[in-house]
This record gives sequence, C-alpha cells and structure tokens, in this order.
Amino acid sequence: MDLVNHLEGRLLFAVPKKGRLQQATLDLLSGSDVQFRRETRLDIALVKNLPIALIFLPAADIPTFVGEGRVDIGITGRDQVAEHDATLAKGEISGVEEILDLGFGGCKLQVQVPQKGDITEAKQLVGRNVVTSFTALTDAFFRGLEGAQPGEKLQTKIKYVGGSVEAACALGVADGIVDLVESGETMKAAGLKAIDTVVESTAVLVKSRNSKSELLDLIAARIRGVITAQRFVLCQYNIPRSELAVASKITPGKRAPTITALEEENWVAVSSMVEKKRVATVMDELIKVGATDILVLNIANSRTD
Ligand SMILES: Nc1ncnc2c1ncn2[C@@H]1O[C@H](COP(=O)(O)OP(=O)(O)OP(=O)(O)O)[C@@H](O)[C@H]1O
Ligand SMILES: O=P(O)(O)OC[C@H]1O[C@H](OP(=O)(O)OP(=O)(O)O)[C@H](O)[C@@H]1O
Repeated sequence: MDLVNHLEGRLLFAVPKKGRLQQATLDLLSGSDVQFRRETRLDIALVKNLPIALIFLPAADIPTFVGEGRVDIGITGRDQVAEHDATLAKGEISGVEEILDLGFGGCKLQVQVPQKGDITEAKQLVGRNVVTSFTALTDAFFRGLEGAQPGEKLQTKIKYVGGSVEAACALGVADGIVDLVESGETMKAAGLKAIDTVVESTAVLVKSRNSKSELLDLIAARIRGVITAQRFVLCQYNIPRSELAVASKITPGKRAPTITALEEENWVAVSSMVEKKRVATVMDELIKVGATDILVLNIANSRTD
C-alpha cells in the first residue's frame, strides 16, 4: 500500500524512529490507545482506531518537521527543540510549541573536557576546538562567553560530528566537546569531565504553532492522562477524625483528598493521589499521625486537571 496517499485528513504525529526516546514513546502511545502496526522498514504507520498517521523520524529532525508545519504534533527531546530554535534568525518566532513535559529522557547537554587536562572552566575553551552534534546551541553558548554579536565570527572553532562525540578529545580533534550526559558513564569511560551545562532536557510533546484541532487536543489529553498516571499512585488509609486535618496536609492530593465516613465512629477513610517518588516518606509520616490500613494502588490511567 502506498501510505503517502493515505495521509489526507489525518493528524500527522512524529515519533522517534530509534534511540533513547523511542520505547517510552511507544509505551505512551499504547497507554493512550493509539493502535497501529508498523510494517518493516516503513516510516509511516496509519493508526487503526483514530484518523492519525505516525511518522517515524530521527529525534533531531522532529522539530524541523513540526516547526515547518509538515507534521502537526511530535515527541522529541527539549534539547532538540532548543537546537532547532537556536538556528532561527533574530526575531523569528519558532514554529514549535511545547505542550507537555513527558518526564522521561532526562539528560543534560554539557561542556566536557579531558579529566587530566588543565581546563576547568568553559571560557578556557574560547579560541580552541569544540566538537558537538548541537552546533547552534554551542555557537550561542560560546557567543555568550565571548561577548560576540550575532553575525560576528567566533574565535572558538565549533565542528559538527553526528555521533560518538566523546571520541573527539582522545583523537585530538577537539579540546572540548558539548554532548549529552545522563548517568555520566559514557563521559567517564572517555576520560572526560563536565565543566558547564548548556541546557537540561526531558522528552516533550510539541505541536506545530498553527496546528489546531479537536483531535490534537484529544490526543494531548490522553497523553497527559497517561503521564499523570505514571507519576502518581493512589494512597488510601483510615484515620481518626481528630487527626484528619494533619493527615490531609501530608496527602493534600491534586485538588483535595477524598474523605469517606467509616462504619466505626470517629474514623474516616482517606483517598488521595501522591507522587510516586514521595510515597514512602508520606507513608512514614501517616503512620506517625495514627493512620492505619495504608494501601498504595497503581493508577492505570487518569484524566485530571
Ligand atoms: N543518555 C541519555 N539519557 C536520556 N536521554 C537521552 C540520552 N541521550 C539522549 N537522550 C535524549 O534522546 C534524544 C535522542 O538521542 P539519541 O542518542 O537516542 O538519538 P538518535 O536518534 O538515536 O541519534 P543518534 O544516531 O545521534 O544517537 C536526545 O535528543 C535526548 O533528548
Ligand atoms: O551519561 P550516559 O548515561 O552515559 O549517556 C550519555 C550518552 O548517551 C547518548 O548517546 P547514545 O548512547 O544514545 O548513543 P550515540 O552516541 O550514538 O548518540 C549521548 O550522546 C551520550 O553519548
């Protein structure tokens, strides 16, 4: 089937075709009941249960397609959006609008130099060779350090490489690099250390500035629901009514905790959304104020404000 001829009338949704953001993105789509089957080697997949076509693209190219309005919505890293926006002319408005921070794919774009060398600050790299896949952000960063005006030639020599950026210092191509760091394992293995941060990034849902439709809002609401469900758990417990005020401060919920009367006099049951990463501390605090029968339940999906 010639899929390109079946795109008419469909919302075009760009997703990473490989790499660090792909699996979490596919999980999000599945949690949002976006059903599709991708044929081997095809970069377009028609969604079976909604008028949407998924376009599989490198994460780095997604802001360009979204920014030019070629696709309506996409998932990529905030670093990639920042790199795209850094290529715009002064005063030019980006065509890419962030709708939602997705929380996964956390990393930092950092200036790195050999651990053993004498460079400890990014400004010591001014006038030297810097290698990166993020040339526009790196240019803007060193422009700031050099105090150079837009259009003025930089003293720092910035060179593009597409991957394995960490090898550049060891091979003598660079005095420093600007590349992504998450755990720091790759940087350490290459004998490098971070001396500055250019941007911090997580995966984001973005839309094309001029794209507007009910379907776009619907898909964004579904994704927001899945993300919220992943971030929160439902915490339920029983507590003497006399301690309810203090317990409610521990579990205020997203809007307010749900309180239900218990058959036992002077006791109530409380149910409240709690951020997953805080839940152990919250349970410790609840025990201290007299809560009993504390249960923590996963949330499969959600729609909240
Ligand atoms: N180590 C990491 N941890 C978390 N997120 C990362 C990491 N590396 C990259 N990312 C995020 O994933 C995005 C895509 O990077 P990734 O290296 O997976 O790209 P790719 O499309 O496979 O390209 P490449 O071929 O250059 O590796 C980055 O822009 C960043 O937002
Ligand atoms: O701090 P860490 O957890 O070690 O992660 C950082 C590495 O991850 C990314 O590369 P990736 O492994 O995706 O491959 P790439 O070099 O081909 O981009 C990034 O470019 C770093 O090399």
